[in-house]
Amino acid sequence: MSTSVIDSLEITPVLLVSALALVAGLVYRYLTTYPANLPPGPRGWDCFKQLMEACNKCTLKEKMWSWAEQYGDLVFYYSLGAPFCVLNSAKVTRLLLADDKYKLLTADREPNFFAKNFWYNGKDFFFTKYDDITKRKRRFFHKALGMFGDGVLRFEDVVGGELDKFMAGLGQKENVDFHMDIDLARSLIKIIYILLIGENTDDDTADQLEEYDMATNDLSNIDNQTILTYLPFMRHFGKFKAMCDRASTTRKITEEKTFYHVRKTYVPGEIRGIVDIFLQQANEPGYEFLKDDEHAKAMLSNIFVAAHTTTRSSLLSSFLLMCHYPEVMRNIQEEIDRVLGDRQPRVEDRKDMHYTEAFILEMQRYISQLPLGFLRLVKEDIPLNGYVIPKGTTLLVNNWYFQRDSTFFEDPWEVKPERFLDAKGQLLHADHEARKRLLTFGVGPRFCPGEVFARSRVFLFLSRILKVYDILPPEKEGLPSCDPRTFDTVLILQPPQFKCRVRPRTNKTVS
Ligand code: HEM
Repeated sequence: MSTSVIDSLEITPVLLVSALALVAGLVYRYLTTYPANLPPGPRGWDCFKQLMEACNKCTLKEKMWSWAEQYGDLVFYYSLGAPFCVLNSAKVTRLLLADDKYKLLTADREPNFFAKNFWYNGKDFFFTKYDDITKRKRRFFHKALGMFGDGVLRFEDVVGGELDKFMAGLGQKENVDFHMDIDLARSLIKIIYILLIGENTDDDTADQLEEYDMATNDLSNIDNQTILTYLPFMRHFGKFKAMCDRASTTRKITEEKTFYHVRKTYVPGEIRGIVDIFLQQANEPGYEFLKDDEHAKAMLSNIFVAAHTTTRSSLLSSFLLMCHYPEVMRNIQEEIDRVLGDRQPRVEDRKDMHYTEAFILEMQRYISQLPLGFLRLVKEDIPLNGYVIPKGTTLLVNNWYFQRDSTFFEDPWEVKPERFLDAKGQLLHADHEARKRLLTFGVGPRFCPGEVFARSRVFLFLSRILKVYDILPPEKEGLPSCDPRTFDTVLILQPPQFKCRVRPRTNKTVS
């Protein structure tokens, strides 16, 4: 069967059944009494058609960009009868998600198609209401991360050990074109594996876990979820079937490696890693829900995906940017030489390495890894700016749009770490307007619990590698663009596969 026939098989049922569902959705909508003064946005058939076309082509974030320009800070629309509101400025996002007046009205999420079918119907801790169980999960995950993750000594020990191996691997590849992503992904996965399980693993297992992360990242992107949430039967057709089958097979392997394998050898009282903390915590009052294996399995999958795909994207994007912006690389290297001299970087060096930290902020602004991705649910009608956002509305945070607001960020499609430095070269304070406009890790009661872990890991990898090597474009083939508009649309944006070269530095400045 030709590709075009397969493609048309995917679109035809989508449009046909979607049209029926739209009619049902509209009837439902007119039978339901929503407040009259909704925020502006597209309505009716035109909205439906634009949305379905965008989701089918995976260009939802581009569509949201054009609606933001047309309608302003709040854009409200219905997707098959379900209400959505897109937040198009950091100010309105902070107000709704973090201000005392609203934050508990917008702290819920609910399982979408992906979470219902692959994360045990919301037993993870992303796609959940902000209820007592979620609060407990967040609390003990913070505690576990403190002991095994960003507890600084253990963290540096684990990351440092894997970095030694990674650097030795780079040493074998000096001055030749190679794909950085395979070795980097293995290294990052092994770090998470050690912290969770308490032992290291082999390359095959790391590759299998990476395959699960990539399958999840593909299936759970918002464009696919919009279609699958409202038209779940589509999972049996075309690309959706292939994505669901891949996620299902790889999940089985992941659960075996990260949960059943650990439980078999668990000895009460002996804590090897975060999974053992989960197993132990199940005996504490208030945590009985953890006796249901599905909670632990869903949370582990959640952590693996949240921790890996995001950091993989940050580091690969950073290396691609080094190839495109050699002057930024030289500035980071100059700082490394000046601050570190001959010693290796430590987490505490972050506070003295202002340019490197500014680069990491800028890379995250420029890539905007999780466009539209926070997903919150409105608990009660919220009156705002003369409008009402109705109860049951899903909020989408359009950081893809507002982190590139050209009225504030000059040349938003250029990488300029200086945006986050003051006149003396010091990192801008977290309260500075430029930083308040960045919402990389979310905001409010559901902000990312892995932020410190993520920032420290990116810092250590970047500074350790750039201390020794220049990262250069490949010699024998072209380098892809670093513009995130050219990246594939998955939940957490990843740069395309690319080759680069590492060359031992010759330009070290004396400390
Ligand atoms: C560059 C790296 C990362 C980025 C950009 C990122 C971004 C985010 C964002 C935007 C959210 C939603 C926040 C909100 O709704 O306000 C989130 C939630 C979450 N992240 Fe991260 N994250 C990163 C790394 C990590 C790491 C390393 C971990 C674990 C060690 C992690 C675990 C989680 C979890 C468990 C949630 C769900 C929290 C909840 O719903 O209550 N993330 N992350």
